[in-house]
Amino acid sequence: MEVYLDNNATTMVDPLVFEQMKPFFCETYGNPNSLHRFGAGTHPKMMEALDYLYTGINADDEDDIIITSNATESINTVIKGVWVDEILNGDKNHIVTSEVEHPAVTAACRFLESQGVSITYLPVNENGVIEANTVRDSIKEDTALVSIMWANNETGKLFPIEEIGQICKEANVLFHSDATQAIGKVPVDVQKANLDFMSFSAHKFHGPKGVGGTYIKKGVKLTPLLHGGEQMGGKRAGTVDVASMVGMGYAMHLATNEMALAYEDNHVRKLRDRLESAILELPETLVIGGTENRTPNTTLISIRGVEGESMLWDLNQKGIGASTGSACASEDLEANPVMNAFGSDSELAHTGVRFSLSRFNTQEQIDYAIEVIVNAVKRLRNLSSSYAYAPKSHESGL
Ligand SMILES: Cc1ncc(COP(=O)(O)O)c(CN[C@@H](CS)C(=O)O)c1O
Repeated sequence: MEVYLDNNATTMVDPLVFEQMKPFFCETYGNPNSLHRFGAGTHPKMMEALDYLYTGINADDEDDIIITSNATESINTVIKGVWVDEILNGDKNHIVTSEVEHPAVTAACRFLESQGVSITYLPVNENGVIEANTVRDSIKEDTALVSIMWANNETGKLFPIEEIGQICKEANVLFHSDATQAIGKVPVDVQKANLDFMSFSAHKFHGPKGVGGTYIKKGVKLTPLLHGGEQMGGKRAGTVDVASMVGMGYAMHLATNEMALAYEDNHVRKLRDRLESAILELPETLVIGGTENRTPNTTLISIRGVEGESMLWDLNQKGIGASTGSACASEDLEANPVMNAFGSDSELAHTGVRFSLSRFNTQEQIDYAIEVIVNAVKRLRNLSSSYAYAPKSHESGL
């Protein structure tokens, strides 16, 4: 049996989304910017996609959305655009973010640091969450932007975005959230959150890879990252991937309607809890960041005495796909940066395994995964030279 439990890395394209995309490869293939019928034929479905996108996040209208290639481009568009507008051409020189952002945020901020910008990286608390008051305390006269993720990709922890948005509004500071891991899992409302900018990626909510979006609040200036064309009103040059844009719009429609979010919060959450509870019955296991206030599909579990990479190998041999943390960091054997940010000891930081489910997982798959995981832990702990579990009188040893 094959069981895919790495949906925070990427998701399967929903077959219904794929159906919407098909016509734009060999039938309606014109360039949207061409004046002839071949180009104009793409417009109705592109407008429908923009409608789905802006309503899915409760933006004002379709002008508030630009189509990008992924969340990484969207994030760079915001951070570097604010740098140009507010720092290079303004009187600001400070950005507030967190220690547990995705590398797309951290690396963009590191680049700005190399250009002389001051960056504050806020730490998480013992529950792996940024506390809103630490944002308030870090804002200074010359703060240009606050950028805090909506949901952490490794732990699933949800951050107090609406509270932080209110703080930024009162302080008159621009506010961006990387919502890549929130859309399709929890309600996302850019107006309730007082966001000026937001980033997202279609392949996290059953849309195609290679397409994402940036929300830019109406009236907020943002110098484009890409120049050289009038697409998206000049906010993002380059011919749009029409099929992917249509796919992302429909995926947003399927993922953010009331019924879909209720399904995530019930069915997917129940399966995640079933898997998590079974693993937590094993001794010396714990959920990194705790089980409260998370996206319904994610769990990052430390299994003492089991190197995360070894566990992944065992699982893969049995047809199960998971990860030790974000896919973009999976090449190196470095300790999970998020666990390091929690102050985990270095041994613990290497024992994290991330399971991230989706609406396409079934109970049968989860029960099979539980059986494989429990057997893998037994095997790997028995092989470990450094792990010796001394069961308490009432516990059975492993
Ligand atoms: C919070 C967050 N922000 C940005 C990105 C980047 O998405 P792209 O579509 O690759 O540009 C991701 C993608 N995180 C994947 C791959 S590194 C993970 O395994 O966690 C993310 O989780």
